[in-house]
This record gives sequence, structure tokens and C-alpha cells, in this order.
Amino acid sequence: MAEASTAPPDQRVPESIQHSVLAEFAAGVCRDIAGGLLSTTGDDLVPFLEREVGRLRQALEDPFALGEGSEPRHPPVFDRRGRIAVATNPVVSHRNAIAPPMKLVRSGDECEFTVELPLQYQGPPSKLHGGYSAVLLDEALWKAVRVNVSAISFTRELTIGYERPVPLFEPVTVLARVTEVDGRKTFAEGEILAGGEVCSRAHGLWISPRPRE
Ligand SMILES: CCCCC/C=C\C/C=C\C/C=C\C/C=C\CCCC(=O)SCCNC(=O)CCNC(=O)[C@H](O)C(C)(C)COP(=O)(O)OP(=O)(O)OC[C@H]1O[C@@H](n2cnc3c(N)ncnc32)[C@H](O)[C@@H]1OP(=O)(O)O
Repeated sequence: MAEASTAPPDQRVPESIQHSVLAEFAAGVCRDIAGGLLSTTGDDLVPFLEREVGRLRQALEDPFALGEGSEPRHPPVFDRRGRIAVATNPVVSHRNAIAPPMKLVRSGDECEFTVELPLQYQGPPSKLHGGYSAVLLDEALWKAVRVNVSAISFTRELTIGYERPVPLFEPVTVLARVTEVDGRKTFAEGEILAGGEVCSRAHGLWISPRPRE
């Protein structure tokens, strides 16, 4: 077990680069299995699973081949209390197999993310499930609030407008920005775009908890 530290986040990584890269690679294989189980049937199923398990076995036999020159996206860090913190976020963490993962491209007054959604996120045929559009927008708008307001805030209201279906299997862009700060309340808005066209719009309210008396 790693010893406690008071080092700030991102200062100490309590596992080797190879293990962090291996964990993120394994999460990627889990994602590929999740998608492949929905697109692979009958006689193709066993060879598909053998291939995926084989990729994992090969990585376990030679983790250095994986880590060669690559950096983990989300290595564990020590949090402010000195506890090991793994990035569990179900939208952006490369170590979380249920995250697509959505990637931050630009951060500032406006935050921009890119993401490609595979089959496990399907609602209508070849289109994104609407509830998952809300997940992507919640995360993106929360990030814009996090970047622009120092206190941690939580989603209080989130309204989504579905204007066009969001396609699977191709890169889509998610944009988000803060529109107003009023004490503990921060208002934000954003969009999901595909091929330059707006598919979904969101606006919402984030509130930072009232300081303890
Ligand atoms: C490198 C360092 C990093 C450090 C990071 C450290 C820690 C990170 C920790 C956490 C990370 C958090 C999230 C990351 C994950 C996900 C990102 C996506 C975001 C989410 O997924 S997050 C989950 C879903 N989220 C919730 O789980 C919230 C549940 N909820 C609550 O926990 C409370 O609801 C709370 C605390 C939000 C507020 O509680 P409260 O009691 O303080 O609020 P209250 O009711 O007093 O309202 C205050 C003022 O807002 C006005 N007001 C209310 N509603 C309004 C409306 N609709 N329109 C206009 N005004 C409105 C009132 O009228 C009043 O106004 P006034 O002050 O003027 O009277």
C-alpha cells in the first residue's frame, strides 16, 4: 500500500507508468468487448472474444511494449488528504471502461471536447441515446463552470433540446461556456455538434454548496 502524502494532486503518482498505461489499455479492451458483443454474433463470437482476450494477454506478458514512449492520460494521484485518487469519471476517464472517453481539446472561456461514440451508446439505429447526450453535456458544462469559477459546483438544473440525432461512429464536438455568475449560482450553456451542425443544446444551473456554518 502506498504511504500517505500531503503532496497536492498531480504531484505524486503511486504506481509505475507501465501499470497506469496497462490499466488504461485494459479499459480500452473492455470498451471494445462491450461494443463487439453487440455487433458480433454466432460463429464470429468466440474468435472475437479470443482476439480481445489475446490482446490483453499479450499486454500482460510485455507491459513495456505498451508503455514504450506513451504516457498515461489519467495516472492515479494523491488527493488533498493524501489518499490515492483514481480518476473514476464515467465520461472522461481513460481508466473507466464505461467512459467513451470524451477528450478535452480546449479549455478557457469556452471548453471544447471531442468524442466518438460506439455501439454501446446507441438509442435509435446508429444514433446516440438521448440520455447519454445529457451525460456528455452535463460533463462539458460542469467543466466550463469548474474552469471559470473557483468553488466546486454541482448540477442543479439541466435542460436539453434535441434538434437532430447525434451520430455514432464519427467524431462529434461538445462545446460549453459559462453565461452568468451570481453568487453561488453559475449558469452555463453548450451544444453537441456533428459535421458543423448543432444536434443538441443544453443550458443549466450549477450551485456551490453553502459554506458550513
Ligand atoms: C485539481 C483539483 C481538483 C479538485 C477536485 C475536488 C473535488 C471534486 C469534487 C467533486 C467533483 C464533482 C463533480 C464531478 C462529476 C461530475 C460532473 C458533472 C456534474 C454533476 O453531475 S454533479 C451531480 C449531480 N448533481 C447533484 O447531485 C446535486 C444535488 N443537489 C444538491 O446537492 C444541492 O441542491 C446543491 C448543493 C446543488 C444546492 O443546494 P443548496 O441547499 O445550497 O441550494 P439552495 O436550494 O439554497 O439554492 C441556492 C440558490 O439557488 C437558487 N435556485 C435553486 N434552483 C434554482 C433554479 N432552478 N433557478 C434559479 N435559481 C435557483 C435558490 O433560490 C437559492 O438562491 P438564493 O441563494 O438567492 O436564495
